[in-house]
Amino acid sequence: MNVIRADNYQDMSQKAAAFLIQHIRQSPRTTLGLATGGTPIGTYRELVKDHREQGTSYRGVTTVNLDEYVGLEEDHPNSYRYYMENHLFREIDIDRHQTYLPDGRAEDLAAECQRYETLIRKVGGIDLQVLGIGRNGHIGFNEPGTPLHSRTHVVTLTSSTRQANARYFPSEEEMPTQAITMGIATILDSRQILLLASGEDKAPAIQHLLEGKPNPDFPASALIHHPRVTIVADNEALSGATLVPS
Ligand SMILES: O=P(O)(O)OC[C@H]1O[C@](O)(CO)[C@@H](O)[C@@H]1O
Repeated sequence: MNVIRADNYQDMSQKAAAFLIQHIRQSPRTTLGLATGGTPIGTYRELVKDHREQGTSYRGVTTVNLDEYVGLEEDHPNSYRYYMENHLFREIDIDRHQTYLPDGRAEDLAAECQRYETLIRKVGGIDLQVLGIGRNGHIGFNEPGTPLHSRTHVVTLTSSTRQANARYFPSEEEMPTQAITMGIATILDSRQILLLASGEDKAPAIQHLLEGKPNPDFPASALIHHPRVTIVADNEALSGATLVPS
């Protein structure tokens, strides 16, 4: 795993955006796997700034998101479709028909999971997957105990994840109890992975990840099986880790 150290959240966002921009410029027809949550917001802001100022184009780019809540309409302010529109898609020149998220309103959720897996294959697989990391080591919504071979599936959110994400909802009761997420095997199929982490509360998770020991109770440890992972983390997120470049 390659680790890029950043001074703080702003620096992490700039370094992560620079990594993505270089990739997009080299491969304008790339398929990006995208993440939501608080961590990548600054990175998306930097991509928008670069698009406006330097003209990096997304016309040939396809995106597939990691996850979506079950039961929220696309235009619900807490849906991940809304998040992506708000933080990125409406600010860049991407073709909306090339932006995909799981459909959390599908009547047959199992069929929707299958469809999403097929779709990822149809678009040629994911070239570069952006990931955040939960405090309990979740990636996407793959909670501790998720099998390594899991593909896109429906999850019941753990109380710790619900608590962590309740801040985005008017109340915890309004937060969905389920989500559709790419599985760990789906994520590992990506050709390249860029994991972002910022803040002290992520330090134990990053420390655990960099220890490099497989552990089903810590889903992010699956990344040690992947040959091309880059972590962009700030000093606080790296504060528990030893043997990382300064
Ligand atoms: O970036 P945050 O808000 O700390 O979230 C970390 C992770 O948790 C999730 O939001 C899911 O709970 C992921 O999408 C994200 O990668």
